[in-house]
Amino acid sequence: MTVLILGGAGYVGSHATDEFLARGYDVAVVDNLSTGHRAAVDEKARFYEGDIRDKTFLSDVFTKEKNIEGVMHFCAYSLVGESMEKPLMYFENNVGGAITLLEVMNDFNVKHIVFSSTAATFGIPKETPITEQTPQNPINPYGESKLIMEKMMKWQASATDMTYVALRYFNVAGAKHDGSIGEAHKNETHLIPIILQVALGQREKIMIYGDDYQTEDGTCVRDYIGMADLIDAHIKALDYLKTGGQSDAFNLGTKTGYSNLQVLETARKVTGHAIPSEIGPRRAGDPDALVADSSKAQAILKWTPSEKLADIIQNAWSWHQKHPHGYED
Ligand SMILES: NC(=O)c1ccc[n+]([C@@H]2O[C@H](COP(=O)([O-])OP(=O)(O)OC[C@H]3O[C@@H](n4cnc5c(N)ncnc54)[C@H](O)[C@@H]3O)[C@@H](O)[C@H]2O)c1
Ligand SMILES: O=c1ccn([C@@H]2O[C@H](COP(=O)(O)OP(=O)(O)O[C@H]3O[C@H](CO)[C@@H](O)[C@H](O)[C@H]3O)[C@@H](O)[C@H]2O)c(=O)[nH]1
Repeated sequence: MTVLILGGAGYVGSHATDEFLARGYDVAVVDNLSTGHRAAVDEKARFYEGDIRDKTFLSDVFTKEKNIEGVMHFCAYSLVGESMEKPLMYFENNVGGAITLLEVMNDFNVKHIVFSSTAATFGIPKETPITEQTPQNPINPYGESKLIMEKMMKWQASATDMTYVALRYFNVAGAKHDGSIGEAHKNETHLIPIILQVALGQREKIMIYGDDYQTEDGTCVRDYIGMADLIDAHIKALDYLKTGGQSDAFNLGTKTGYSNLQVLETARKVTGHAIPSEIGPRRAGDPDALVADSSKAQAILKWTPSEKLADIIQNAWSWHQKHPHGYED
């Protein structure tokens, strides 16, 4: 049986492809390479270049891949700041892509989907740590697009025998332990890779966006989840659906928040570099603190995260040192 990985050339999708293959699954990947890299996809996976919004293309993939037992859906635009400037682009790709995908899954009678949702669906949370009962009120178009996707999955699951798991990742970071694949966004905006680019001498300094948030040191607090832990949750989620688990959503994090300054300090220790920094203005759309309570994933999916922030940064650092120009090397 085959796992179809949509967005498998991207940061998270390429690690999922690698790990599903390592665990003996047959894997096919679809990606339009808008933000992904062909070189990030393991050669053992069959690769289809194209856009999931293109129903003819996607139906063709489902026709060729006759034995799809589950879909892992990573395709999306996913930058909070960009979504504030280009909201329609986000709804068009994220929501539009999901509609086409659900239609094609229905046409081909494919029953299970695990998809990437996000902490950004919660907006400014009413409580911390955030549980699955915490109300979802996104404060940026990216989070809103993912909440719409969650709701579409729910209605589609209630109307058909399709089942889904929505995994709401908190901040993903790190790389495969051996540094062979990792994070290489074309215009990097994420905190940890930018900090490491400073350590590599590719940037002069890291600008920390705002120090007047309602947190201990005034900088935003995030909950960092390591790549190996994240992918393990996806494999467990697919197993859960395959063995009859009901559609559901799970928060994925470590229940530990780190401020932007604490992340910077940890990176200084891991890399041994001074990493110059400066405090700048706030970035639009950033909540003060996002920390996950993942007890539900631990209880139902039997998922327990083990990677600590220093390990996560160490893995990312190995990747960045080996591939200072990402997949261009
Ligand atoms: N990285 C994080 O911290 C984080 C946190 C929460 C949720 N997520 C979600 O996880 C998923 C993966 O994130 P990532 O960091 O790997 O992003 P990414 O941009 O590296 O990966 C997304 C992949 O999907 C592809 N893609 C996008 N739209 C497509 C389309 N219409 N058709 C075909 N391919 C398409 C891109 O080319 C890319 O390879 C996204 O859905 C994102 O919203 C990421
Ligand atoms: O140069 C930089 C880049 C980021 N930050 C700050 O670092 C924190 C983390 O930002 P970033 O790494 O860009 O991640 P988020 O904006 O928190 O979003 C990530 O994490 C979300 C879940 O919390 C996911 O939904 C998104 O897809 C993913 O990009 C925020 O306070 C940013 O303002 C800086 O201070 N300077």
